[in-house]
Amino acid sequence: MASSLDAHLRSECGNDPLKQQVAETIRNLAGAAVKLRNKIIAGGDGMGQARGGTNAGGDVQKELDVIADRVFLEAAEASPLAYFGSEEQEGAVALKPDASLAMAIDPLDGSSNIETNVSIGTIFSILPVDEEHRADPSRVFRQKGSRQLGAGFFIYGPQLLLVMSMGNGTHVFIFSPGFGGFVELKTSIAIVDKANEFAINASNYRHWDQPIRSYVDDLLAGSEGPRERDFNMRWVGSMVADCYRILLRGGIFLYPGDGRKGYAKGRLRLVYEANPVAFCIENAGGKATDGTTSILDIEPEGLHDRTPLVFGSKREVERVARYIADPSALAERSPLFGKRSLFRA
Ligand SMILES: O=P(O)(O)OC[C@H]1O[C@](O)(COP(=O)(O)O)[C@@H](O)[C@@H]1O
Ligand SMILES: [Mg+2]
Ligand SMILES: [Mg+2]
Repeated sequence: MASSLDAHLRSECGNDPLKQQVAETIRNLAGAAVKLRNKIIAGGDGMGQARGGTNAGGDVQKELDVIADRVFLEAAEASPLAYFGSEEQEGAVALKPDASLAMAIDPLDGSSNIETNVSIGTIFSILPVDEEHRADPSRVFRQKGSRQLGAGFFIYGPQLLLVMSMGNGTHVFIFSPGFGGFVELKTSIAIVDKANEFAINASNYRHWDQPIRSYVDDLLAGSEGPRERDFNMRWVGSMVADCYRILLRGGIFLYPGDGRKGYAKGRLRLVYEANPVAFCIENAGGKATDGTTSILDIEPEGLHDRTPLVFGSKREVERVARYIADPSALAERSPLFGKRSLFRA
């Protein structure tokens, strides 16, 4: 019998009291995810419908965004958390004043997919709360992603999965209705280094900067281009699902900044989307950047900051950085390809 989430969390914590609090929070989140999954399965026509409002990032709020926010806020209230920062709420919510942890959350990732019955998810990031944060709570969610104590995401798909890391490998758990909880599916995932698939919303091609266009052009040229091999493309529209696929079989995900109004830093949010995904990816041996800088090294200015995001197989993510950092090499690129080793597969 595979080991349970509970047993895994106990083994990760040892006698470390802070880790035990992180584990308790993850346990509560897992309970909330099962609750939300049951609501999703029960359905009802209204879940994908707009509620007539927008969230702090300006996205139209769907019914299920708000239900998910409520379900996870309840779980947060039962956890050792001092603050709760959500995509669906303007400011951080103060919880237990003396608690040592804070959590940032995207309660429902992939909102545009709700009514189409495509996988959606919940993404969470658990951070420490120090004395400096109690003195100035506005700084709680301005901590770098490298300070995360635990992070992960749930996928509500054909299976209910939890992908999570407490800094010691990235592990996957599946909800087993028979067992009545989550059991281990994969332990210490290692992302393969060679990418064969890429994920990007190519409808934005005309809005991208030249380095991103050139990178994607070279992927599309396949065996007839400088990479001298073919690549497959996937874009689910729910980052959690794209991320899980990359954890399993490698590849690269890009949501770069682009020329559309409000998209200079892309669409994804640093604190509750990019940071937790980067934490899981890097703990699985992959890499996550904003194109050049490690996501986990970026100091957020606020809870809802956006960031360009590139993550996946390490070598491929590093290759994107070379396209961005060396535009002169791009200008010199031979139309016959292959003259510059920089861009070869
Ligand atoms: O519709 P686009 O521009 O392709 O964006 C899709 C991306 O936006 C997201 O849906 C953003 O998350 P939310 O649904 O939480 O706003 C990602 O899951 C996904 O990768
Ligand atoms: Mg999201
Ligand atoms: Mg969301």
